[in-house]
Amino acid sequence: MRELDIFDTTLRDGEQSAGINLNTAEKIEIARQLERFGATIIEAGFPAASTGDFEAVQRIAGTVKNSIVTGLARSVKSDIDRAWEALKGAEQPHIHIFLATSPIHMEHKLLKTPEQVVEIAVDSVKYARQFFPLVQWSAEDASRSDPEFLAYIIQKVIQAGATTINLPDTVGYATPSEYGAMFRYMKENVQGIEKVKLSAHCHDDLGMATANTLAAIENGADQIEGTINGIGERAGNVALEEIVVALHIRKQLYGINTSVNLQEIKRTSQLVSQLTGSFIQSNKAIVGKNAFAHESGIHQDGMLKNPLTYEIITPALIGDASTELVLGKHSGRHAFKDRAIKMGFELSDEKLNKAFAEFKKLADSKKEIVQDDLFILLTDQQINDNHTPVYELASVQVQYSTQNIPTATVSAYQPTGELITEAAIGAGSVEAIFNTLERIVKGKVHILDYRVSSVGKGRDALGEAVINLSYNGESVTGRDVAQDVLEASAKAYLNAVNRQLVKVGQKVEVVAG
Ligand SMILES: CC(=O)SCCNC(=O)CCNC(=O)[C@H](O)C(C)(C)COP(=O)(O)OP(=O)(O)OC[C@H]1O[C@@H](n2cnc3c(N)ncnc32)[C@H](O)[C@@H]1OP(=O)(O)O
Ligand SMILES: CC(C)C(=O)C(=O)O
Repeated sequence: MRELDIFDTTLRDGEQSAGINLNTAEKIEIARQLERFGATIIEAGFPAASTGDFEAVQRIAGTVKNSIVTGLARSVKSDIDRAWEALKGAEQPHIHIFLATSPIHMEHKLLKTPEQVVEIAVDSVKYARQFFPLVQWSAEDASRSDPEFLAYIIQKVIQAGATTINLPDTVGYATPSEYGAMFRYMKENVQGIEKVKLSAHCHDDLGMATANTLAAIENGADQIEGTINGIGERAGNVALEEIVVALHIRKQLYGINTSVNLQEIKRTSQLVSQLTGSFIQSNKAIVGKNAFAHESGIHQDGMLKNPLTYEIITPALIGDASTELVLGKHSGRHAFKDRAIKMGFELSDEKLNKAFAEFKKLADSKKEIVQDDLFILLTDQQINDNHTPVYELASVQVQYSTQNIPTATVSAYQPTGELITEAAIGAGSVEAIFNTLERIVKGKVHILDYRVSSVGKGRDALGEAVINLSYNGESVTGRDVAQDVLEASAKAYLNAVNRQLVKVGQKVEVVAG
């Protein structure tokens, strides 16, 4: 069996998705889950990009022990220095340096000749190797680069000390046969290639990221890069869950092992979706709501006679127990704590008590509490480590009839602790709530995107609202859940505003500290 390294870039390329903006606590939570998932390498961010990214990479490097933690850097000394500052405390410091090699990127973006690009690449790898034992070098836009030039520059960076070479299909342009051929060509034409790991990094612009990644594996890739749920720049990156399940189901064909624990897939996917606020389309392979739903008569007949007729993967394989009834309104603290521990949460007594109180509230209004409900509730407590004063919803009331203008009355605690009540009208109930909240938060708010969906199944399923808004010119996403979608919407709105306040608060703390 061949071993394949899994490089997760949910927190770097994944966070480059439009509308996604994670805070440090959320990134740490996702990194811990990626460690449980079994990622070989976690790309925690781009330390030189911002203070927030730097802090997140540094804290993840100090937290995660069973996966290698890396950070991205341009081929610039100051980026490499910043990455070293963030990563020097990691168990195995690893840096990921990139530089574009395609004619269009070299000429029109970097404004450099190919000779200059070779020199910059070699210098940056040599410089990084003074600090980092593990240096990955990526030829950005490799799939649109001249193969001979690519082979030449790769040979040079290997001589300079790179330990992994990554060949990204940056704009999702390659077809599987072309992408596979590029790996074969480098294996056959680059001296010293056997000394390094060869990595694939595919984007999904033409919907070919999974096929391309598998083609790279077929042609000798030692590592593949991707994100959970396939989030990422533009149409996203390859979805790691698709690759690892394909390799598992087609083990006979591929003969490949990875360190991934398939049982953690569902939970990882759910956590990333919840914290990033990015919905998973219902027909998404492996983790979509309908991925295991058999609807039509002929399929159901086949399933009843022998599930293998239509089922190649079972929900159990990926740790999906979302329909299991776990706890009810008569459950006590011990059972709740026991379940939280079994679900992998490590909460302080204070947070556990808060989660238990929320659980009791929910159990009063909801017949069945399913694993998905508990997961959301416990995650909310787990990531809540902010010390910046924020807004808190006290109550929301809406008057709606088909004949009158909807009116909302909302009470909320200000960051100062003062309770304030406002009312406003709107074209619909949600707009009335948002207009009222705009008065409460006293800032310029523009709603950029707003979605509601249900969590779990059944008519009493929780409602989840995700809102992307700009608050005083900064775009930020908030989400929250409640039994009622109007309450969830109000809470999601305040969650977005609060996230912006926390971000500013954190910046002030970092500058002051
Ligand atoms: C394919 C990818 O996913 S690459 C990763 C993309 N991720 C990001 O961009 C993360 C967020 N980015 C940022 O925060 C900012 O772009 C920063 C902090 C990195 C840089 O910001 P700024 O200094 O303001 O530069 P700006 O982003 O406008 O332009 C990029 C500059 O880097 C240069 N550059 C781009 N790639 C590289 C590279 N790999 N190595 C060296 N220089 C590079 C560009 O040519 C440009 O240089 P110029 O200013 O001399 O024209
Ligand atoms: C930085 C590189 C690896 C990248 O994200 C890309 O080329 O898509």
